[in-house]
Amino acid sequence: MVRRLIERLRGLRKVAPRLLRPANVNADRAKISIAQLGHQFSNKVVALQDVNLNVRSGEFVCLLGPSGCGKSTLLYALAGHVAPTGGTVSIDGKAIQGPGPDRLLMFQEAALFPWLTVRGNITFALGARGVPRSERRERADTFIQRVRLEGFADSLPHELSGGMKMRASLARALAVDPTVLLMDEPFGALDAQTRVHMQEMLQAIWLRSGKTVVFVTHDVQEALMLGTRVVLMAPRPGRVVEDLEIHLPMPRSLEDPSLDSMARDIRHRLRAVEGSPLEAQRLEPVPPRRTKTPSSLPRPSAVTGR
Ligand SMILES: Nc1ncnc2c1ncn2[C@@H]1O[C@H](COP(=O)(O)OP(=O)(O)OP(=O)(O)O)[C@@H](O)[C@H]1O
Repeated sequence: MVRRLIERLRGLRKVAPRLLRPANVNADRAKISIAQLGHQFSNKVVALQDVNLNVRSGEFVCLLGPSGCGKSTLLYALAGHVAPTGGTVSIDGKAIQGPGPDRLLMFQEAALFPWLTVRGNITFALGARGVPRSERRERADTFIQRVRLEGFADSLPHELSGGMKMRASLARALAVDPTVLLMDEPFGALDAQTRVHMQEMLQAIWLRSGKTVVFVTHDVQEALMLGTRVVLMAPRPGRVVEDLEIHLPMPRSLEDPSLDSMARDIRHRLRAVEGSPLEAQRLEPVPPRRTKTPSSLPRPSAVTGR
């Protein structure tokens, strides 16, 4: 019995490297192409240094790393909210000049207008995107159904739980149909159980939609549950240290022992890069925390992408 268990554990350790393989995406084939990207804030903090990353259309890329490694800065550069001090970010071969309707940024907070119903929040965003009035309601209801909020279309945000608000926010994001969805720890403020439900829902929706997603997280399990790729970052200066493809079929389950084995492997890789066990400990699943949406970002951009 014990021997069988040891053999099984040994087997898992061998599985992990095969499930995680270095990504190699040619810039010519990329939907998103990030080349030699650098960003230094006015206080001289180098948030990003020489970041190179190519993302294919339809990939789900998770940016994973300890606090301060530049995950959010990279995401905001993609959104066009941060103008990098060096390098380029291109989408479909065109350099990003600022926010655009092809990209939509979602935060930890649902950012719904409190005086509008769930449907109202979605139709408002559709109006801001120029969708004809006659089409808005039907399109809103389609996405309300997709996030399983039927029966709550006429509810105001304060009548919804945290998970339901996030589902409404996701429905709004999908309804406006950006080609790239940028998500900054969207489930970070939710309790553990709701978070797992949201991960499962997002995965099911993503599998169906074919959207390109860049998703920031601190949580190794979350990255492995959702990503087709996981990009490991390290701080001081913020940089990419490994870019790995996750070869595990979807839909995935947190119960899958391969996922645990891969999570150990990822933590080991991060420890090796950082040289400090503390940094890897910080990558354990984090308890729910309050939103950290930068106050400098204009809130309507989360709604309209403009
Ligand atoms: N507006 C700013 N002005 C100055 N420094 C900043 C600013 N925003 C971020 N930084 C610094 O840049 C570095 C990268 O920050 P960033 O928020 O991108 O990291 P992160 O990996 O997303 O961290 P966390 O996981 O804690 O959100 C950090 O050292 C941070 O203190």
